[in-house]
Amino acid sequence: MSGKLASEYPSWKKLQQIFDSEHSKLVLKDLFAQDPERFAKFSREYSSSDGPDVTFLLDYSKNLITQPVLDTLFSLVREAEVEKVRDQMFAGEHINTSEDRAVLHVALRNFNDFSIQEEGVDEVAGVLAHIKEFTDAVRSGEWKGYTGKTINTIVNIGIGGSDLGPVMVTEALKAYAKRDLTAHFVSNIDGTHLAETLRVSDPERTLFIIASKTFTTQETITNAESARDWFLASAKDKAHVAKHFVALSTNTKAVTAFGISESNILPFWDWVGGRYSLWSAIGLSIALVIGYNHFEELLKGAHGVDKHFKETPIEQNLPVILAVLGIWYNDFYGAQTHALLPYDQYLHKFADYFQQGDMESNGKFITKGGQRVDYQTGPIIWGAAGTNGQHSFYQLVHQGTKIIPADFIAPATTHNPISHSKHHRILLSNFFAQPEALAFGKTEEEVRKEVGAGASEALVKSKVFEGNRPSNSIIFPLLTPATLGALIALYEHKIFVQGVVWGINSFDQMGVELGKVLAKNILAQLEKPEDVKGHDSSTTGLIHYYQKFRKE
Ligand SMILES: O=P(O)(O)OC[C@H]1O[C@@H](O)[C@H](O)[C@@H](O)[C@@H]1O
Repeated sequence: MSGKLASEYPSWKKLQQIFDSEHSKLVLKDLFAQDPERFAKFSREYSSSDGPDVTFLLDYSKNLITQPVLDTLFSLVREAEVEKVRDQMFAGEHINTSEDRAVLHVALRNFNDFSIQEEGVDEVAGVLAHIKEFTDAVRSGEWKGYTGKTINTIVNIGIGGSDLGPVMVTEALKAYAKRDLTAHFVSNIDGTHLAETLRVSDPERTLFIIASKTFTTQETITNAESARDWFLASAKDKAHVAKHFVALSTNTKAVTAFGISESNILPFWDWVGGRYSLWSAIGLSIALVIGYNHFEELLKGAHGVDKHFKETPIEQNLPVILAVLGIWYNDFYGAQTHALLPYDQYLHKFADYFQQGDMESNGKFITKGGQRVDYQTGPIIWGAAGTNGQHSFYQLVHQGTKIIPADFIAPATTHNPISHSKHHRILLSNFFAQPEALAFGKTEEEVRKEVGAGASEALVKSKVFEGNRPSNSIIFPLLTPATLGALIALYEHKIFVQGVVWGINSFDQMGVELGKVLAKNILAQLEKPEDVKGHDSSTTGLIHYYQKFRKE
């Protein structure tokens, strides 16, 4: 049952036994040598069943698994009733128990396929139509600023889920972007972020998109107020705000109080989690940059994976496969992190995006039933675009003392085939080589042959790659909007499956609250040393030190 401790499931205990007795025998070199069919057995191609064409290959053969390990992991998924909870999610049941909310990002990209009963679901199509109408008007130049000029700059002001998705996707789909429309994303409360953006923006031609589910987030509201002040310093008349400010929010009341008219609000619903919201009105900046039709393709690509996730048996279900492999390393091998390594410059924000997606979802020590877990939950997600990482942190991935499961992700072809795709071939050669090097390494014997007889023992040892480091590889024909949608949905559902197995609520984020409350209290004490009260000596000392330099 969901909410139970994962360690209580019989399969968890069995996995521990298998790990204890077998893991020293799980050597990739041997596993591949023993079974010429290993790649065929442990790789799967996904093809969308309808909607835009999406295909990708997931190769998970370079993992420290055998069929019995995988079968036991699948049994764990069954014991945790992942399929039941999945169906509850798709049915609109309130699986976000702490907040008593449905979890329905799948409803935002549904296109009438699944029948979902929840308030607001029937409004999704209307909001999409509004996004289309608005983006068409801005992109065509029909929407004019207060002096009659067209919009050439959009500034999305939002943070967390109201920022990272739009940032990641607009970067990833730059090949589809309208090049004469510049998009900026301001998230940080640090005034530098807004100031540097405004410095290159023209108030007559800039559209501000205030993106905040709650419309109470301190960073976003403060940035929005300062942006409005900057705008009014030129426009003077408050009536002009209507041409330059739109809001994406579930909190209509707070938006109108801010001074944005109701007609400029694109709403969404409490069943859209912030980190799952790029598919909602929060995606407006994406639609503005790549055009509504491409935005819809992104949604449809995700919907295809939703169908796959909902309808495919566990053993062939790609999000489930990724999830159980992660559990194997996280909970039995003691891996602390998981690296996302896209070999595509356009995907350079992919890991940043899933830092929130995964870590805010599954970074929890209390089960839905209120028990403290006695195992590890969500991993630390990190990564960077290849090949840059190879010249910085890969040293540790190859020869460090930690096990770092990694996903290598790449498009077979590029939007930028410069020099007859020479760059892309070099990029892909690295995409193929790195997982190979990680898995198979280089033995002492091989090193000795290479360095010759005179080399010191220390030098020989330092050149050995132990190998046996696991990875997945995902390859697809081209990074299209639909393919990106599918990839994001793949990881969203992976996170879902892991959360259900671990018995936690992947859809609240109580852990971000304490710091906010303390900061509010401290903000009121920053002026004078005598105001600083109620803290430990370290915090007091730091604030006092700051106060020596404080300026208005
Ligand atoms: O969209 P909002 O309400 O401004 O919230 C932004 C972010 O605020 C953070 O506090 C939450 O941890 C995130 O989940 C959320 O995405």
